[in-house]
Amino acid sequence: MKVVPVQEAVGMVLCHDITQIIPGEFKGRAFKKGHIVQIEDVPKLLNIGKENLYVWDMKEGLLHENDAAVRMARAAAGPGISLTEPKEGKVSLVATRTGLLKVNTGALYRIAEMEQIVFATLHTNQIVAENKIVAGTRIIPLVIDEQSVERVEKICGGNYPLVEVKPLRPLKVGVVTTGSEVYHGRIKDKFGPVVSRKLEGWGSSVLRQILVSDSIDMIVEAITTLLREGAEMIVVTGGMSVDPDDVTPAGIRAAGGRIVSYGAPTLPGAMFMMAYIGDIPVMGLPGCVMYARSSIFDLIAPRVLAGEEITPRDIARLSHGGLCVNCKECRYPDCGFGKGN
Ligand SMILES: Nc1nc2c(c(=O)[nH]1)N[C@H]1C(S)=C(S)[C@@H](COP(=O)(O)OP(=O)(O)OC[C@H]3O[C@@H](n4cnc5c(N)ncnc54)[C@H](O)[C@@H]3O)O[C@H]1N2
Ligand code: MOO
Repeated sequence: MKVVPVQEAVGMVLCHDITQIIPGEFKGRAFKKGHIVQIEDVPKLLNIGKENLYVWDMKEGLLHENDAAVRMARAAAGPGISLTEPKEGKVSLVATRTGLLKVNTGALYRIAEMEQIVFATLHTNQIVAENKIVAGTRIIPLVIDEQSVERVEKICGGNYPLVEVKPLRPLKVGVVTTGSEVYHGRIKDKFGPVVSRKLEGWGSSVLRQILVSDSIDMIVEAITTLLREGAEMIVVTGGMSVDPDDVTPAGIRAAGGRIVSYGAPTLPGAMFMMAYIGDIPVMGLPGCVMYARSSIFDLIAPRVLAGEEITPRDIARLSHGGLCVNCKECRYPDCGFGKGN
């Protein structure tokens, strides 16, 4: 790469895209990398403020910004990701399906510690819609030592995939709704509609909802019935905290639940329970899930639907970022809630 005055660049090959910005009218690529400068381009280039240009004079072992970005993006992209064309040195990673975004943050941080390399992503473990841009990568200078890109490729290879979008399985979910006030018809159930609306939004459905009173035996019987009927996931609503009538955790245990965690370091969602009966995930949902627009249910259920087994470490990792600030207008998932990984 060498610098030549615009007037002398006619017939030479541009080695980067040239951006033009006309406020309120246009921002974009006026000339493409690889373009051969024409005599009629000269006044336009001068109007954009380019008196000198970088033109190709490539040495062995150096990579142009576009080629470097393509190689890094290819190395990082896993299932559910497509790549854009390089533009002004950047390649974007795009979700090819709606699903759960997974970013290998340990490997990402190693790449981020390298000089001259940029790899930026959305937070891991959130649902992203098809066609959403989930990450972007570029180098800082116009050309880079090929070895740096090889190092990125090596980190990505050893931690593949750096970025992926996992599909959500459509599960048949059994719902047990506890509470004598609901069971006896004193108040109308408000938990069922919230849970089924969220599940349907994620592509799953409610197999059946069974209302029970605050009774361990009734909870056990309802869970057993739903399992027999083919429930692939169970949620038990209410009765999760400290009142004498809060028997849901005991009910889940008595139904054979292997407890991963009772309690989650999120607010709202503190009284959440994660358990498994065999390999069927069972969640105890505290009252907040019914009224908070986003809660622990939105953090954990998508991961379960993506086929992940939830561990105590996964729950503990929610603590940093686990405090919902209760915005007037909830923007979740475009906020920090549950994203401290
Ligand atoms: N002293 C303490 N108070 C509270 C604690 C605590 O640890 N110590 N925990 C708080 C947390 S966190 C939550 S969340 C809430 C309630 O948790 P629960 O899951 O036990 O909820 P319930 O007691 O069953 O119900 C609370 C409230 O919501 C109504 N409800 C319950 N289910 C339904 C339904 N299906 N449809 C309509 N309404 C329902 C219920 O009637 C109660 O009014 O506790 C905090 N307090
Ligand atoms: O389990 Mo509760 O209110 O934290 O949300």
